[in-house]
Amino acid sequence: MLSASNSQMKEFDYKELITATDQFSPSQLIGKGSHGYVYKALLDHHKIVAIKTPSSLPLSPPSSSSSSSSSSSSSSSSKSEQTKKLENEINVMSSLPSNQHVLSFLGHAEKKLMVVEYMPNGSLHHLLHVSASPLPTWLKRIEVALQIARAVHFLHGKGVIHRDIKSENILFGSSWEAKLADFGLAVDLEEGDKMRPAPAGTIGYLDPCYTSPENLSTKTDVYSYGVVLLEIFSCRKAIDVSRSPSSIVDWAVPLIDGGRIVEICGRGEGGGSDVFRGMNVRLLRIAARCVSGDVESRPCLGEITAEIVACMAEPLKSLPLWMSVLRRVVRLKRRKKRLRETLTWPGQTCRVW
Ligand SMILES: Nc1ncnc2c1ncn2[C@@H]1O[C@H](COP(=O)(O)OP(=O)(O)OP(=O)(O)O)[C@@H](O)[C@H]1O
Repeated sequence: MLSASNSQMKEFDYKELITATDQFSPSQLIGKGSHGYVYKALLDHHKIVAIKTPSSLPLSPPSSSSSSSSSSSSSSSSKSEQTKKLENEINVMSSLPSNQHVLSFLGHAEKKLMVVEYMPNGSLHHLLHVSASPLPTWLKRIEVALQIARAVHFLHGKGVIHRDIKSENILFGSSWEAKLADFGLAVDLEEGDKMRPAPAGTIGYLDPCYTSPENLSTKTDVYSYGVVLLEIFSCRKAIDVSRSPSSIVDWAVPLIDGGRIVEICGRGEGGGSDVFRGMNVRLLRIAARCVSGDVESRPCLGEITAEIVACMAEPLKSLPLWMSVLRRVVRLKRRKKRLRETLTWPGQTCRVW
């Protein structure tokens, strides 16, 4: 069970955060989700942070009467879904110890505003599907897959199920390190006394076997993680209605089963390259197991993490081959140079191919 263990967490003054976002100025708005807005803010004149608010945001601190009445059963039942989601996010994040692959929680103001680290390089979804800049290298993409696998492994170790793993919730920091964000739907599985919530998540990433509250397990996240893996490999969206089949899972799994890896990874450094082929086959097989309809056969995050680490070492195995090619090229160049020196004398040039 989670305990209040985030030692870096701070309770902020509501007014201070309003000032830091320039009264929630539209110019400071950096993201909109279905449940709230995210603003860029400057704290103490030097620290850039992100502040998440429900969309039904009060521009002044909630009055003491309203905050005391919010604990009464009648008003808590009338709380908007957005406020509840943010409150849940604050509760879960404030209870988790910090982890390098999870967005850092910095604090909150009256559980109505949440302060987290600012991620300046956008989301994985933007990078794969929106951005005009070139795609990250193959190895960088695998590294992102590993970082997120580690984040989810960490959460599962703490008894937390994220329930909303998707490329939009994977954000990049200043050094392009990937972190898992958006804990609005997260559930602490070990809180036995609490009723489990109704199934929720994002279409395209939501485990089709998660049909009732009791079905929730770590394998629910494994399914969504598998969809993200397929997305990373193919650069195809989880759901793309302009294609048939529209679901990435329905499209990719038969191709993986049929060994048609190039059709998923493309011909570039992905599927076409000998160096990466063995690694891709293994990783795509893992992705296919993650999205399996047989929940029991899905791997756990520990196994996934270990497999990705092993796969990343795979290209190194073919290094001796590369080295010998390199050595031959160097030897050839030297021989050419010697030949040139033998065939030329001062003032004359000779071309040697
Ligand atoms: N810490 C951050 N730094 C920079 N941008 C962020 C940060 N947190 C969120 N964003 C941006 O704001 C968007 C919305 O944030 P978030 O996903 O947390 O909201 P949400 O309402 O919970 O979303 P959802 O629709 O998935 O429920 C993100 O997709 C991202 O682009």
